[in-house]
Amino acid sequence: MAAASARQVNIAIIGVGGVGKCFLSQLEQLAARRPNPKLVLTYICTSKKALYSTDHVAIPINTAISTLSSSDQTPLPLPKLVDFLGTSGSKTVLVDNTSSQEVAEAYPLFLSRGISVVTPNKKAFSSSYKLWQDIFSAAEQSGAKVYHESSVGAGLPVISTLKDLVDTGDEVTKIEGVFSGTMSFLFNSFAQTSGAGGKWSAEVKKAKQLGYTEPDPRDDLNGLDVARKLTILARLAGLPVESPTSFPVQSLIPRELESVATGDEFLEKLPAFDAQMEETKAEAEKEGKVVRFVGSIDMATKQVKVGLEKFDLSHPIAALKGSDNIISFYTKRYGSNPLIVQGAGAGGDVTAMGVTSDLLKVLSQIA
Ligand SMILES: NC(=O)C1=CN([C@@H]2O[C@H](COP(=O)(O)OP(=O)(O)OC[C@H]3O[C@@H](n4cnc5c(N)ncnc54)[C@H](OP(=O)(O)O)[C@@H]3O)[C@@H](O)[C@H]2O)C=CC1
Ligand SMILES: N[C@@H](CC=O)C(=O)O
Ligand code: NA
Repeated sequence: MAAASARQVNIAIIGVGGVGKCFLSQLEQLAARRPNPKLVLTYICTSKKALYSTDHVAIPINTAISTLSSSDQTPLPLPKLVDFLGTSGSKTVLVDNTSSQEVAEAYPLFLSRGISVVTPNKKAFSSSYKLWQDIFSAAEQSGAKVYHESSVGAGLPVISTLKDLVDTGDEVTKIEGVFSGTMSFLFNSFAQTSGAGGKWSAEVKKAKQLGYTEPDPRDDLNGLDVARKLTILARLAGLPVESPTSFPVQSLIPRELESVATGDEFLEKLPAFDAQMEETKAEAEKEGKVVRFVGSIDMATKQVKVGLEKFDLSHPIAALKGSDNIISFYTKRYGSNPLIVQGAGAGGDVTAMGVTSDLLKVLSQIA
């Protein structure tokens, strides 16, 4: 076992895709900028490869990706990883940059062993309400920290804002807006306020190439990604929503493609259904409006919903650009003029920024 060090914090990273790569580069800058506490990368893995040593020797951050790609080590099963990290003798933070349900379900185990968690993964906080309770009670019991700012609105201060409103005693009455970077990008480019726009299926492919979509873009198009975000926000606001499928969610997956086997096959077949989305766009145009994919939580009626709505061209939601999210918090204190958070809601760098700032929050409390 390595010697305990009060000013050393070990970092373990699961997932080195679009977000994970950007996080690693931000971690490298952070470690260089702030020598205290010393940040030591002791474990990193994708779904197939891993890099670690039994005596927790530091993995150089700047070469971690190339070393990992030529490593012949395989990822530790999660309970073994908990043991490995829990016996290092140093405080440890797990950074989960996957969208894995299995990793998410292991958070209570990591937390109960004193390992803090920071993550953009929505699964843990938007699956069963029991998992949510298990996560926060494990953290409370062990004193380990858990932060997930990038699980809603990427790096935008959405979760921290909502927590501040609630913790200072304000009463949230309604939360509404555009919660998906992918959906925002798709509608902003496919149904522009000028009437112009590319083909729906081509825009979906672009959103994937830009790193906005979930690993499988169907998880965005079926509305579930937005439903997960609303589940998280509703729970934080005090509404114990059971799951992201316990309220109405509109899917944009053509019925004929509901059962295709893979995301790639789905993208291949999607162009044949472009006419369906053109029809939706034309219907809104007839009323002098544009169509956008939005969500809302009404605290009084306990209603949560996700789907398409039409907006006047002058509405702020119609005027969004790129992958921007816009989230309006209506509260007792703010009255009829909501507190609004707006900006890029997807993309590797902006998402990793939320993860890195969560890491800083954890470090300020544990190191
Ligand atoms: N992209 C964005 O703009 C945003 C993303 N997020 C969230 O960030 C997370 C990461 O997204 P993104 O980087 O785009 O996804 P990617 O698909 O680009 O990367 C996922 C990474 O996780 C690894 N991985 C998946 N499952 C496991 C597993 N069980 N064990 C170990 N490693 C695993 C993958 O490895 P392999 O390559 O071997 O499969 C890959 O390295 C997701 O939860 C997403 O919802 C949140 C906000 C915005
Ligand atoms: N796929 C998601 C990524 C961020 O949560 C989105 O498009 O918003
Ligand atoms: Na956020």
